[in-house]
Amino acid sequence: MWFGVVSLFPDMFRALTEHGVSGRAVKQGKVSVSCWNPRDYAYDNYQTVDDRPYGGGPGMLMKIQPLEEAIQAARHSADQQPGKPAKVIYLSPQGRKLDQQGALELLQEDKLILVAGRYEGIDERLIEREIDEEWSIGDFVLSGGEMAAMTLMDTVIRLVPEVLGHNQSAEQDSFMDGLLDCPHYTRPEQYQGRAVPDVLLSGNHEKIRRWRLKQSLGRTWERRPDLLDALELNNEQQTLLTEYLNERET
Ligand SMILES: NC(=O)c1ccc(NCc2cccc(O)c2)nc1
Repeated sequence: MWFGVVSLFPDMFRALTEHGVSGRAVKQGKVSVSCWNPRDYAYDNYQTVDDRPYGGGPGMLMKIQPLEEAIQAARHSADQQPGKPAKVIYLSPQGRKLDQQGALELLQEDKLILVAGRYEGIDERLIEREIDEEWSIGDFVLSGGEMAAMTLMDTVIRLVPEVLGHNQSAEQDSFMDGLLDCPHYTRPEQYQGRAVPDVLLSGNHEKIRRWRLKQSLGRTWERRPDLLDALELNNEQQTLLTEYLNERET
């Protein structure tokens, strides 16, 4: 998968390209990340990349011309890559809320260009002209779109086939089945006087699968009932949730 990034702080993306699962995916060539900096397209002596807002008010906006040229340079590079035309995404609190389902949809794209805003954002006419979709990682304001862009990229990259590999497949992730994750345990068996649930030591993989599913259902019911409302539970899930809730009362 090909990612183009438009940002005043391209170095921030090293957090994604030089570390962990995403870093390995880039190193192995399964994912590519290229950056374009609007400052490289600011031709005045001060390399101005911000501009004052019409109508007054606090803060600045990103200057149109350097940003527009950086986006167009990213598009031009994307056009050299095989696959469907790039989808240009702007990260902002005004965008579509990102969730696991949205990440799966974005995974279907061959090329994504992510525009990270700074200051108070960008001119609406540039959004209308250059941006295909606005996305948000949550209802809060960050000082820039870079961390939102990296969040979106990471959640998509880990879904790219063969990035996680079979031993950590993304399907087992919580949210992949619309539920919260079950509790996890590792050595030692007794930790600070607390034991690992016996079922996990039993080696009975069917019992373990059912226990984990029951825990996910129970946790989701307790912590995020809204997620349950969006699900049609099958018979097994309904039975396990009922068991969990009955055990809870004891
Ligand atoms: N929730 C998000 O995805 C998100 C994205 C960006 C961002 N900061 C840059 C910015 C960009 C545009 C308008 C604006 O007000 C702030 N903050 C939060």
